[in-house]
Amino acid sequence: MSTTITTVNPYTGKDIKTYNLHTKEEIDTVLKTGEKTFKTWKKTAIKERTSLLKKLAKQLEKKREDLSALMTAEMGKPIAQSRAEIDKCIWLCDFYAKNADNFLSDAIIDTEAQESFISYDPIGGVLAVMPWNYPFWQVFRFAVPTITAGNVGVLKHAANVTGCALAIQDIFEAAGYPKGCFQTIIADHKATENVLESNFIQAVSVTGSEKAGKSIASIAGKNLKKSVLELGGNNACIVWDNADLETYIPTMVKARFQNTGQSCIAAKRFIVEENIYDEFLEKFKKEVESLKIGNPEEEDTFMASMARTDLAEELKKQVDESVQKGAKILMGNTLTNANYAPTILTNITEDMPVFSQETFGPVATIIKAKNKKHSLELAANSRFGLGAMLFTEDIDAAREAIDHIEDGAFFVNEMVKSDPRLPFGGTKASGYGRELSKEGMLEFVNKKTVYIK
Ligand SMILES: O=CCCC(=O)O
Repeated sequence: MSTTITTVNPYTGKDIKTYNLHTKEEIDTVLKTGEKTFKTWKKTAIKERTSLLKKLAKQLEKKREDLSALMTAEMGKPIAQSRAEIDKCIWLCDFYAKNADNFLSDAIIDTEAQESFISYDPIGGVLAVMPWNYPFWQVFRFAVPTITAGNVGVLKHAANVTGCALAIQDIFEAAGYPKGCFQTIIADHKATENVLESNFIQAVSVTGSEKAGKSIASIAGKNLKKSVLELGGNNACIVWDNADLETYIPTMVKARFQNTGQSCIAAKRFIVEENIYDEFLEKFKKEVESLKIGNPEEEDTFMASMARTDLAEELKKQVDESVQKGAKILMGNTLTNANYAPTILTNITEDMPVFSQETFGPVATIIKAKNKKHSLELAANSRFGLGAMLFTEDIDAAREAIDHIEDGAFFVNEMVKSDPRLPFGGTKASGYGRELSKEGMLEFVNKKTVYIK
């Protein structure tokens, strides 16, 4: 088995850098350092923890260009979107710097006791297993609330963004966090499993595939450790006949194609009422054709290569199998190395892979719904439950649809997006638990009941 990882620029196909996997001794040192740091960090005043968040934001600001370029090189994200990702991390730091004190304050509960309240205590080491598609954002949204709550974090990142993983540890240290508050391990599956089983690690946060989530959650469960899972999605984008297409088609296209379609919360199934289907298709295709595709280092590139050639091949396979079952290609489905062309598919039926499975790349499936009721039924016909969006000018009817949505999020006239102020997470095969907001911050704390008679 290889003991090194070589990162590769997916756009150029050139190797970037080779890293050694951490040895068992190095990982033991990480665990010991984390354990030692936790003893003092958990007692550090919340004001000090939030002031470090401000310094963390400053570090991100200072290194914005280098970090964005690193992300673009390692996983092919268009540079403007890489910068936006760093900016979102800064927003996250600011949000918790302002609100963490309040979120973590004791919650008084009236009982017959002299005093009764909930105290939110840190639990110790929390492992994060993170994916490559938002290499900074997904790690920050785990680390910032979790560490600010008094825990310490250990990151096992996706191999293809190892440079980003190490850069994040450097940023925490440069901001002045005690060594051991945030550490990165470069590890394979077995070593990661051993970390999760160690006494020091109390819980795990996973963002990734359903397969990864199941495997890690079962190890956590066997060891009685909590897990939060943010897994795949197959979000419906419902378009009713009273939608304002002129205004919202660009939002819908962005919802599918930004980050080259590699997002769990991307709009994947466009479910359109049949009386506006042709008009929708024409406008949607025109907008997709206007996207600037090419070199991710160029300022105005909107879509570039996918993050790895094998992922692009896997996506093409899902499309080809769907075509065999009768799907029609309106545009795209061509592949050169990791470059997969933006693809629009019609004539979709529910037995096709592009309807029933997550398509993690630039493929939009356009599905005809007989009416509004049928559109909601089609949207709910998914094993996944990360989010759904509805475009309509009838807001009262949209409110009535809320109860029909079984997902973790429902956005009306907006793409599903994560926001530090709002809880983020899914239902069904999309996982459980929440990130972000107060809800996310309280996932990895001991909600201790205190009762003084
Ligand atoms: O890939 C899933 C999450 C992306 C996001 O938080 O915007």
